[in-house]
Amino acid sequence: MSQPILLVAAAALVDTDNRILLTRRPPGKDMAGLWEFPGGKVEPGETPEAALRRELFEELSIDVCAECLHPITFASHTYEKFHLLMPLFLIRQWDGMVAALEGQELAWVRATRLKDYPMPPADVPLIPALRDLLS
Ligand SMILES: Nc1nc2c([nH]c(=O)n2[C@@H]2O[C@H](COP(=O)(O)OP(=O)(O)OP(=O)(O)O)[C@@H](O)[C@H]2O)c(=O)[nH]1
Repeated sequence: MSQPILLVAAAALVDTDNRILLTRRPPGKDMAGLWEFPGGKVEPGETPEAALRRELFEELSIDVCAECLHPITFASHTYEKFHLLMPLFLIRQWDGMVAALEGQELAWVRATRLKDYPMPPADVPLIPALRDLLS
């Protein structure tokens, strides 16, 4: 059986101390309690870049310039109901202060500590790439 492809754009936001921002999936959602990269679904007619900039503004109150998104890797993972295709963009520059506008828990995590934060299965293969890039 083949599932529909779900396109989600995600960010590795990295601060000046080389820490990556993770957000925690809230109670009541699928995979509640797991830590993930901020981002969300790409809407019809949207590019992944535009979707990510929109989501980061809606979820975290930050403005990211178009040139500040650097694609680094992607997740491709079959879940029960869909196949997730998720480009991951490295972002080191943004305007505004990161704020949890949706009440989500946030954590700034060094690449070497990502393994201590339970993540969705799609995200686990992305960790070595981030470790290579950032540690
Ligand atoms: N943003 C984000 N989503 C991820 C990651 N890993 C991963 O498997 N996903 C999955 O990608 C899908 C898209 O998530 P989303 O944030 O737009 O949507 P959601 O499930 O919160 O539901 P919503 O429709 O209520 O916003 C979810 O099924 C989510 O579990 C990740 O690192 N970041």
